[in-house]
Amino acid sequence: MAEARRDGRLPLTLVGGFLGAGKSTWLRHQLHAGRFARHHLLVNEAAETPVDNLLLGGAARLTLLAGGCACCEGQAQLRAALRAICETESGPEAGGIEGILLETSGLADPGAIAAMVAADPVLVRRLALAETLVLVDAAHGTAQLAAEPLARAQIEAAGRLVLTKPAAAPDLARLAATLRALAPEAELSAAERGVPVPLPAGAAEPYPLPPLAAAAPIRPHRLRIGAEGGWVALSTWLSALLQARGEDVVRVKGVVRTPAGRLLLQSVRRMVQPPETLPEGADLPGPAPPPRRERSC
Ligand SMILES: Nc1nc2c(ncn2[C@@H]2O[C@H](COP(=O)(O)OP(=O)(O)OP(=O)(O)O)[C@@H](O)[C@H]2O)c(=O)[nH]1
Repeated sequence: MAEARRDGRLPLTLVGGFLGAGKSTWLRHQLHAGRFARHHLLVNEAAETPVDNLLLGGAARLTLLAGGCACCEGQAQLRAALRAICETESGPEAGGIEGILLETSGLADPGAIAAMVAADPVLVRRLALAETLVLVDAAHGTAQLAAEPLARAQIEAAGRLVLTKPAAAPDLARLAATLRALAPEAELSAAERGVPVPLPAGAAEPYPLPPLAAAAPIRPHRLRIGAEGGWVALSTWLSALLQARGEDVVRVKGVVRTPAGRLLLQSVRRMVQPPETLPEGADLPGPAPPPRRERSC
């Protein structure tokens, strides 16, 4: 875990991983366990309607960077946020935090973010990269590694890899061996919703990975749900959509108001999470967004 540096620079921890890998879930567990309690959390979501901020209520200081991936089009916003935190930390309020933790969007290459910090004349003097942690969804990781250049870039940038959803892996030992082959220097472990679990013992054959071709861009879309359709209609439509086009719908994440309260809806490919009731009172996600334009990293 990140520790304050003797050279006076603030430790910066990057938490990355593909869409739906389990970054927020892992982080929620860490906060619940009292880790990163004195960190400033930066949460980046490529989508314009943020949700992760609702899940990370345990953070003492949280800044949301929504509507652009921080490794590319949202980089200026990230740079400004990091500089602002560094500015605060060099003024009269210095010492308020022990470090900064950035949860990247699932479309981000943490290597590009680390390179941005290293190349920035201000940030490089104020921040020290403490760790690049990349979460890998054990249920979908093998398919992502075969098809997505970004998934491989994320793993190659990692100093530490955590396999999430280990029970859902088709063959956890082979996926672990594949990660070790791709990132031999990275520490590798597994966790179920943030709780460490052992990796299978013994050697396994890495999956053969095909040469990468350019992947189809992944684009966020916002779905506006009117009150008239109702919760039952929405869940029926979503189930049918994922059944029919689950390979094309990489990730669904959103909040809907239902007679049972505010529900967080989530799916990763065809894996649908039972809805989670969100406490009332917390801010609803984001203001109405500006007109949307398509994007990808
Ligand atoms: N069984 C299981 N499910 C998990 C685990 N980690 C995350 N999930 C589920 O996977 C889905 C995605 O988890 P998130 O933590 O939101 O993933 P994320 O990486 O923050 O997602 P994005 O920010 O959209 O990229 C949710 O439905 C989680 O409940 C895990 O270790 N085990």
